[in-house]
Amino acid sequence: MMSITPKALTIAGSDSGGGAGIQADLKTFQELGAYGMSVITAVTAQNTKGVQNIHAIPVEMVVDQLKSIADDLQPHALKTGMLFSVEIIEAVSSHIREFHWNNVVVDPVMIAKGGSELLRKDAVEALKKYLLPLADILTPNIPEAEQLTGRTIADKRGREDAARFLHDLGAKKIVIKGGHLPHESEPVDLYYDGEQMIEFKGKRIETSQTHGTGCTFAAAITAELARGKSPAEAVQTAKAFIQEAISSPLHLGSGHGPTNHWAYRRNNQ
Ligand SMILES: Nc1ncnc2c1ncn2[C@@H]1O[C@H](COP(=O)(O)OP(=O)(O)OP(=O)(O)O)[C@@H](O)[C@H]1O
Ligand SMILES: Cc1ncc(CO)c(N)n1
Repeated sequence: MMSITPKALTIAGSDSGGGAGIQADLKTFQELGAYGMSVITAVTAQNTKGVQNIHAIPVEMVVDQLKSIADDLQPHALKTGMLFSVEIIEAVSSHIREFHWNNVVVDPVMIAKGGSELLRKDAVEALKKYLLPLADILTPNIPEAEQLTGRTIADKRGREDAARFLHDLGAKKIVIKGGHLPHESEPVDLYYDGEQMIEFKGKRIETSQTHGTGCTFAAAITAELARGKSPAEAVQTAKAFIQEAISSPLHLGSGHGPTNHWAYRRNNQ
């Protein structure tokens, strides 16, 4: 019998430097055995030093890419990353709904490591209103969770309250990533499915080579969902994948270097 090839879709921005965005997502899909597809929402001129320029793709072209995929290649799971504007968020959300796509991972990308705006400030409300209720798994980092909830998160309790708040807004499952709490020696990613809270702990690596960690983590979850894994299993594998990717840096570029997308498969074959 012919086995089914898992198909994973990323709806995100292009990072010319290859460490984040579409490029990180496709590399991660490939490493985890999913066939990767992409809908590009914006092109960034970017490297490890920062974002030099952003060009948003016209919304009609974003919609045409979505339709091309829906017409021929239904994804088993998808993730959203950099969506940039209200118009793109509205178009992406309405088409995900129209096509009845599920296993939707929403990475609410807002600001790049160097401080560049990857989501316009006026688009945060649209993200909350249109996209968040479609999220099977929402993966904010701490500053993104603070923006979405309007609350400051300083500790475990703050993280748990934020997870509950985001669940009330409609996200079915939430992972609040702990990379941005540098005082924690074990970066904890808190998973909440509306009933139980699970802490996924890693070992903090002292490094500047963390460009694209969030994209890679969400892409790994998406690939695992496409392969039929449960959300909690998918998050567990994604945590192992990103831990290994951060642990074996490639030392490329002079700024925040990319993670190593090969490391997980090399170490787990
Ligand atoms: N220094 C580190 N050592 C170990 N794990 C880390 C480190 N930094 C981040 N992580 C892990 O990487 C994953 C991504 O978390 P992070 O908070 O960095 O996402 P992000 O801020 O969205 O990334 P990005 O900068 O790409 O947007 C999480 O699982 C987090 O725990
Ligand atoms: C295109 C793109 N998406 C996401 C991020 C966040 O890491 C980035 N730096 N660039």
